[in-house]
Amino acid sequence: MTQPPKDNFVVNRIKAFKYAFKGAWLLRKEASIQVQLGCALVVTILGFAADLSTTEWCIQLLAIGLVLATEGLNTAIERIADFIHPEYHEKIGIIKDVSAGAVTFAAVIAAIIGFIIYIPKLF
Ligand SMILES: Nc1ncnc2c1ncn2[C@@H]1O[C@H](COP(=O)(O)OP(=O)(O)OP(=O)(O)O)[C@@H](O)[C@H]1O
Repeated sequence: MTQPPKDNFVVNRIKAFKYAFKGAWLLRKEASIQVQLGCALVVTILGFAADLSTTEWCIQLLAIGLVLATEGLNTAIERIADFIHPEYHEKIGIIKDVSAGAVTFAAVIAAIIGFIIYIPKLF
């Protein structure tokens, strides 16, 4: 299959941004992303209530970004797996489990960051 002619560098970068934002917009419909966005909203409200420092805000935002990014990549991997092999297959199961495991790493680290920031503020 022949590829369409390439646009110049700037046009390509603008198009890449457009596709990336379209992807981020599509992710809003994913149940797992909606849950993570809900958690992000809750900790953002908590952040205002606890009057976080600039550094604490930056770390909290990094944790939120890490979880959303890994959740987004996990969704993409699940979609690829379903596309290339819609039927049950042990290896597809392992691929999906490993991908979900990456989200678990990010979520556990984010939870630990949350404890480190908020527990001292409670006492
Ligand atoms: N085609 C398959 N073959 C084998 N096991 C599968 C297959 N599809 C899903 N699984 C198993 O079911 C688990 C859940 O898969 P699924 O695609 O429903 O992910 P999910 O995390 O529930 O997705 P979502 O984010 O859409 O809720 C996988 O981690 C895997 O163990």
